Amino acid sequence: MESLTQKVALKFSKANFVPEKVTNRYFHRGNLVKLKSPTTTTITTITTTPTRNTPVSPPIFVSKRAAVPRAGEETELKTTRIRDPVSSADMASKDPILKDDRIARISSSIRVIPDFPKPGIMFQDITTLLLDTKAFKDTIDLFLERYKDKNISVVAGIEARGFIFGPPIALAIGAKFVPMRKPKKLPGEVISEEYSLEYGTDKIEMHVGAVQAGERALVVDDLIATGGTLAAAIRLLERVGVEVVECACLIELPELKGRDRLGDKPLFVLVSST
Ligand SMILES: O=P(O)(O)OC[C@H]1O[C@H](OP(=O)(O)OP(=O)(O)O)[C@H](O)[C@@H]1O
Ligand SMILES: Nc1ncnc2[nH]cnc12
Repeated sequence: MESLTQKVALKFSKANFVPEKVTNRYFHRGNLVKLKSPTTTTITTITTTPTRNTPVSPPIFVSKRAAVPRAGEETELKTTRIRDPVSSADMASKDPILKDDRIARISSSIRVIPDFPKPGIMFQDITTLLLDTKAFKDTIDLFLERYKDKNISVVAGIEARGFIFGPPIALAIGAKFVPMRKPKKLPGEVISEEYSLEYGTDKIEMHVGAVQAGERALVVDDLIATGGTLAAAIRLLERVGVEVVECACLIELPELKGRDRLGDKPLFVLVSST
């Protein structure tokens, strides 16, 4: 564990001025991974959702977890609107910005477990969100509000937790669901896409024939960390001629800059967790 040096930087939350710890470690499929460039930035603003070449509506919400908890403590969440609301009642019923109570509930229903699965990891546990029927429904509804009229025919869900959020979205928008799985899990013929980790590589796979060239896809996962998994999913779909419209995640860990790895592909997230 000593070789995985934990770079710690003090930073101040704009919301509460409580010093927080920032770590350059995260985990990938149960393993600790050390980032090449440690995160030492002082963050005083809330991260936004996509800004580049977004074919659909502009950024909606972000939420920020307030403080890194000590063992056994729950995390507090701060939710911030990043655009001023409009006043008309009609807009209020349509504009999700005015429904940010949903985001606050979603944020606070995600449990953060320190030191799981390894010391130093702040695990974002979405199983507690699934226990809260309103938060779970609100999560799906927010995605549906964004994707229902976007002519998407494929929802590609990434194993494992993209299999929880992807299918209800696919069913509701009338798209097929395509699982993107870890190696050697799919029984039929597959195409694979490898992606690099600091030490070694990883891979995701998709069944040959699951999608056709020219289809429009949404890629869904629970969380983006370094962005390696989503970037590989995008490449896999584009290799067979599918147009990836956007990636959608419940949670982003912005300090890991995974968004940068997606190039110009838009990313939509509900909760930003630091
Ligand atoms: O942005 P990245 O750095 O690529 O990491 C994000 C991926 O990591 C987590 O899954 P994990 O690999 O832990 O597998 P699991 O869902 O089977 O637990 C998460 O659900 C994403 O799929
Ligand atoms: N901190 C985290 N919590 C949950 N899933 C993750 N995948 C990568 N980092 C994660």
